[in-house]
Amino acid sequence: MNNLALLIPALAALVAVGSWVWRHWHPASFWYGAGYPFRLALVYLTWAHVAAGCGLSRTRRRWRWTLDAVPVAGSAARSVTVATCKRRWRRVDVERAPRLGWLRPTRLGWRVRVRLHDGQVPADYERAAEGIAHAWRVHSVRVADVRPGQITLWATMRDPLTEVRVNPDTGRLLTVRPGKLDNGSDWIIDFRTVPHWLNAGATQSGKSNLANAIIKGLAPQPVALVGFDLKGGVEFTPYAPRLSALATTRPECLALLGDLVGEVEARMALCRVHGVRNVWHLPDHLRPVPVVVLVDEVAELFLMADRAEKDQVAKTGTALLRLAQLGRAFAVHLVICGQRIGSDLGPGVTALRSQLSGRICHRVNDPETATMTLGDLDPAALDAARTIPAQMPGVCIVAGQDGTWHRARSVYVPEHEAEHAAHTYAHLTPSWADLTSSLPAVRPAVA
Ligand SMILES: Nc1ncnc2c1ncn2[C@@H]1O[C@H](COP(=O)(O)OP(=O)(O)OP(=O)(O)O)[C@@H](O)[C@H]1O
Repeated sequence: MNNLALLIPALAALVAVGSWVWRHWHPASFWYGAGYPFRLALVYLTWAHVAAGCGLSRTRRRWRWTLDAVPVAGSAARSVTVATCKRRWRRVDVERAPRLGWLRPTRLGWRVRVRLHDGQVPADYERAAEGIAHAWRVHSVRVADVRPGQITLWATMRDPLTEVRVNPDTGRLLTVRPGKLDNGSDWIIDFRTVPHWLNAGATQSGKSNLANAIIKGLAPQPVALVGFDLKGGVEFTPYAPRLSALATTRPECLALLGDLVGEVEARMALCRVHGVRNVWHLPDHLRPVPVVVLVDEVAELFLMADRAEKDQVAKTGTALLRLAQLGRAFAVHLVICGQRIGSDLGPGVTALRSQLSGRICHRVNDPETATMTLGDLDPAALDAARTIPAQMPGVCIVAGQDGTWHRARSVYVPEHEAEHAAHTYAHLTPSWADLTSSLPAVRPAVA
């Protein structure tokens, strides 16, 4: 007996130490070998309670073998009505949880299909997601992969955005990896799929860091980078060696926008001559270099000190809008950064915003900016944008043109790293003069 009393705690201690060592030595195998089976059992065993607690169960009439009621004795008996039914087989109301599919492990948690009850919609599960996350003791639960009558719940045990380590360079043309998504996979920006991006957020929310990551990712690629920086050039001047053109004053901006629109029109003419719809269908030797245009603090482009600037601002807006409308097919892409891009900036801004199909919303100061940036996306995305904490700069909500959204975080790319990349790949910078004179000139009347 004494030996047994010693043996059990000793064995428990051994298992605890062994698990701790295993977990620290090889977390992945610990998760698949021990953590996941434990969670699997827990989720299935508690699902009925969790679903009922989160309001996802439905009452159904079912045949059940009911037990006799327990007689109540003493003073309580006076106030309690005791049902004196006999044990028998009869129809009673029972709570039915939605049916769970197979719990599939992921690197950071699991995903599981749920069959919706009649009358339920995915939004019911989005509302319940926080409650389910608390019940499952995980960092977050997201509704993903909606199909008729089914959804997938994606549970993440810890926030993968606490520490982000990726290399922005993907080695694929016009594709960068600026950070991580909340499901643990890489966040990929592919300009050929989503040609133009809006990068919005309050001051110190991480917009410039994301621009640095994009520059670092694009610098080794055969693309031309162009900068617009009306904050006196302080943001983009350090990357000048890798920029084919940089405009830092309003007249420079107008001239450069004129060149860009001219370049797009020249590419358009080239495609017309060769009977193709976009530059990607041209033969390799004729295909022009893709251009990625980065605009820092877009509001500066639209601000006017006096009436004399009104005309310039209108021309700037028109040129940007034309680039956004036509650029996609002709490999001219926009990344527009700013604290907000609303109709208050001037006419044409709303039209410009609607052309920017990729949306990135960092921490914002007011709910309107989140709505403005993300549009009429899922309300859960807007809530997620509003709750980005200030102590996690770089965290953002990313929405592509297919309506899906993710919480993401850019990898930390300090200025000196982006600057180093700009110097290292300076030899890949096409000169602006060569770039714009390589095609037949069709200059527009923008400037
Ligand atoms: N992904 C990130 N990981 C860690 N720190 C970050 C990240 N992104 C930004 N930061 C930190 O947050 C600070 C603000 O970032 P950043 O300058 O990019 O913000 P911003 O939105 O461009 O601000 P502003 O509008 O004032 O220029 C930086 O000093 C940087 O150190």
